[in-house]
Amino acid sequence: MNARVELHVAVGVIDDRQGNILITLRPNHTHLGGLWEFPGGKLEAGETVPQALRRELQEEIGIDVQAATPLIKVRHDYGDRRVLLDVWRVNAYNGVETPREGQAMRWVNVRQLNQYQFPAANQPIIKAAQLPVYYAILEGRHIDEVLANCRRILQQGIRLLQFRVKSLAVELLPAALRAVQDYCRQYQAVLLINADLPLADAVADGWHLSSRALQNCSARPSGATWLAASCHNLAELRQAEQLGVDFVVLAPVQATTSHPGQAALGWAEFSQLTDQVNLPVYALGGLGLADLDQASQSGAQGIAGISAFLAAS
Ligand SMILES: Nc1nc2c([nH]c(=O)n2[C@@H]2O[C@H](COP(=O)(O)OP(=O)(O)OP(=O)(O)O)[C@@H](O)[C@H]2O)c(=O)[nH]1
Ligand SMILES: [Mg+2]
Repeated sequence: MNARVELHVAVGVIDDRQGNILITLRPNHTHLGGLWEFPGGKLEAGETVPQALRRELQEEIGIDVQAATPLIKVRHDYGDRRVLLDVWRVNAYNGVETPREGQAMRWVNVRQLNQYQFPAANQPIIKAAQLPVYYAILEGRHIDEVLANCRRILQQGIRLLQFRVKSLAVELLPAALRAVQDYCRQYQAVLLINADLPLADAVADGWHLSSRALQNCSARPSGATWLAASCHNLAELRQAEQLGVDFVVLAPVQATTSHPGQAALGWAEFSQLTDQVNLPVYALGGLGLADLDQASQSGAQGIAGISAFLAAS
């Protein structure tokens, strides 16, 4: 096989809406045999990705895909072949999943996917499968405002937050963090702490690096379950990828009042940048919940925002 030709592969992350994902075992005689995978296969000539996905999932597990949305694209060079994994989340299907090629098949809780051995290219796919579509950045000028914002975010069903609160007085930070962590625990939400805040000793679900912190970071900090970073251009995206960051936000997609000096990327540029890294990327800057479809079609994991999730409910 010509190693220079990139194989375009349609891959399905099928979930049962209760937090479980369908995985199958690659037969021993195949490329990467003996490893677990998400069902899918190579595009045939003239096929679109949704067409290939539908055909492959019919052939391999006997289901008829009714609705799917783009999740992430991953490029990987295995040495003997290069692949472009075009991964879609399957939101609805007909039929009963049946391993049609004699392969082992399992429903696995999304948080336990890390316990299975997947091909090297699959790490970003697993992250993308575990991450939600919204990432809320928590701000507030005083504790009451921070907590009110936090409640509003959680009550809307958002389960991934960043404790950023740069406008709060430094001495109030530990108390604000404790209160926010209590709320997040009640709602089983994941809370990352912005690493610029003087809270280095805090116990956190993860850390979020500002673009400056990202530049100054030479190795992934140990012990962080989730590590995220803020990016504005390709160099920063590449740095995040190299550092082993789990996901990033890329901004500003639209012009914002909070960062008036920064030129907006627009969706075309956002998409073109996102396409060049194997990372889940949240779109940030001047966006609202209703932009999710556009974001998803532009290669995003979803939408991040400060005020996006604070609209009156
Ligand atoms: N389906 C699938 N393929 C993956 C994943 N991860 C990964 O690296 N690949 C690679 O993508 C390539 C194509 O996938 P495939 O072998 O399923 O293709 P296919 O169903 O058309 O198989 P066939 O050649 O037997 O007809 C393989 O080199 C495979 O190793 C994954 O999670 N799912
Ligand atoms: Mg296959």
